[in-house]
Amino acid sequence: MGEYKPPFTITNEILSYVSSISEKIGRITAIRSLETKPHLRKNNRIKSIHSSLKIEANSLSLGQVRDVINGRLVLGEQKEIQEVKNAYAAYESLSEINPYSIKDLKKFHGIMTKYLVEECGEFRHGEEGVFNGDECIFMAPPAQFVPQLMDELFEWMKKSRNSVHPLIMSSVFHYEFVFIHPFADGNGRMARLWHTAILSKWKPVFEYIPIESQIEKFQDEYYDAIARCHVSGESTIFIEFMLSQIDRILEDISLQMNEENEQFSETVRKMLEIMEYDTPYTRKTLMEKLGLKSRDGFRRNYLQPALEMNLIQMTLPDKPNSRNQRYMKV
Ligand SMILES: Nc1ncnc2c1ncn2[C@@H]1O[C@H](COP(=O)(O)OP(=O)(O)OP(=O)(O)O)[C@@H](O)[C@H]1O
Repeated sequence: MGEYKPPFTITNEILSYVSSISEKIGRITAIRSLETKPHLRKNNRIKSIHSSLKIEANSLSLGQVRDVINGRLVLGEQKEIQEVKNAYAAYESLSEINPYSIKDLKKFHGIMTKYLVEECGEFRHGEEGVFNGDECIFMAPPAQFVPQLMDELFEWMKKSRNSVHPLIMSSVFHYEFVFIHPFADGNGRMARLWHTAILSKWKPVFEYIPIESQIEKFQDEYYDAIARCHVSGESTIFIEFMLSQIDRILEDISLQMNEENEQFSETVRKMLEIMEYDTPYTRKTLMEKLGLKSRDGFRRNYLQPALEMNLIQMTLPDKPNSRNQRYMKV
């Protein structure tokens, strides 16, 4: 087997993103907020899953994805519900992934596409393309070449793990992987999961940074960056695109954490302390438990900020003033 080296160029833009991202990661890790805030971690994980599936046309809303994950009954297509369960199972085991192992890649494809794909957990045996409506915009390499192409890609990763920065390696992998399109289905989801897995091995905080949501927000640009790399024959444009998006999301997360640190008032903290997870509370019960008399004060200082920060959610979000309204810790 030859020494395969995926083609890409390290540009000044890439270098400056690597430095900016490393600096932001340092700041986020120093605050340790993500570690101490399970709600933020869980919210971000739910966002990752929701976005990654939305890119593949899963129509469930963020709230429905949250409900499926919390074991609540959701009315929706069985296939879409199963996709959420599978993605959650995969993301929950993220820290166990060895991103340099093809065996693990297949195992996690098995988890990601359980009950949904015939060739679940194995490379495709048929030809695959990427379609925009009826139009085939990309034809993947013939199935007979997939095992060798994947071996070469993983060999390169293993060999370069100490010389290529993980921020660059994860993007190169992502592009090369979608180019090979090794599975009959689930390639996009697996590429994004593996990207996060490679980055998490470098800095564990990446487990809870929803890069997938950023991709979903800029999905056209994501597809465009991949297509432009096919034309240029190397992944440089895709690396630049991914790093710019990671830099942006880290900026947002830093702001979000600073805001939370400032705004996370004593009142909200007290209310969260008396609430159990997965238990619906009426406004009256919460006020009693907190020894409060004023409904307005409770709404202004406790309920509103906690809802805005997504720390609690309504059981009837479409009817905020319903008599049957309950609040649950997220
Ligand atoms: N021009 C392209 N060439 C190769 N891959 C592409 C291209 N545009 C997008 N992709 C990648 O392919 C993924 C979609 O591939 P496809 O429509 O074949 O779905 P899939 O492989 O069945 O799996 P999934 O549904 O999880 O994406 C996108 O999410 C993206 O990662």
